[in-house]
Amino acid sequence: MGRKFVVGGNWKMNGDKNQINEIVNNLKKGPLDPNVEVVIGVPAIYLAYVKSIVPDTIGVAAQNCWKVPKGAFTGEISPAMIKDVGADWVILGHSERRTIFGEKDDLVAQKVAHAIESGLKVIACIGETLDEREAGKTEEVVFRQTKALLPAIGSNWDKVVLAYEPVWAIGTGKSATPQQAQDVHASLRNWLSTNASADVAAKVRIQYGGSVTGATAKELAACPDIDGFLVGGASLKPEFVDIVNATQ
Ligand SMILES: O=C(CO)COP(=O)(O)O
Repeated sequence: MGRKFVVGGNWKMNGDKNQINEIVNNLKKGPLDPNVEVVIGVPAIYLAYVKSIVPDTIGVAAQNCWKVPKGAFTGEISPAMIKDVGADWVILGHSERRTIFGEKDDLVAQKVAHAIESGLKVIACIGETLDEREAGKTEEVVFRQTKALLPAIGSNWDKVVLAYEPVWAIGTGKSATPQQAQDVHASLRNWLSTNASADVAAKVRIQYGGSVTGATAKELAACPDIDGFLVGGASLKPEFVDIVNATQ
């Protein structure tokens, strides 16, 4: 269907300059499949440093941002600042932001709207908790989270990648099975065809995230509606190259 595979590395609050040098050297060594878009999500304080050492073929993302360009918001960074240091992407709505920092759907939507308006591309994260899955509410939750984003994204779907990250699979070593992930991706795409447009549904890339490793990536990547990964722990390790190359 012509959706370019896109693999993001979400370093979360990990890494120092030494480790970053190692990770970037490993990415440079690759070799990385040139047909895959690669984006690394780095701690804000290292955005400029990473930009200065990483090849331009690799995108750089912030892991969060605020919803206005500037002002009295101690500790926050704006999309304008992210762009100013040369990064093009931001990860928004990650489950750790939602659960630990209490970000609700409407705040995530406001951030997405402002990031897009400021010229950033967005990886927007959605996903259910274990309780929600066990209560049979996976689709309800994923659709609700996505619905909140619709007015924020408007006609800018080409600037957005969705990341389906079931919370129970994040950092647990317990990845969704390819079938579980494929099922949610397919029903989300179907929901988008009704609630956004058939064109959006056909074109939007949906990443899977949650305990993806070099060992599990190939089977997940073979699913028709999985268009890439958002990788946490393994993005700090050499096996990230294998995950990028999972469709080869
Ligand atoms: O949260 C994630 C990526 O955003 C996934 O983390 P892990 O790959 O460590 O499970």
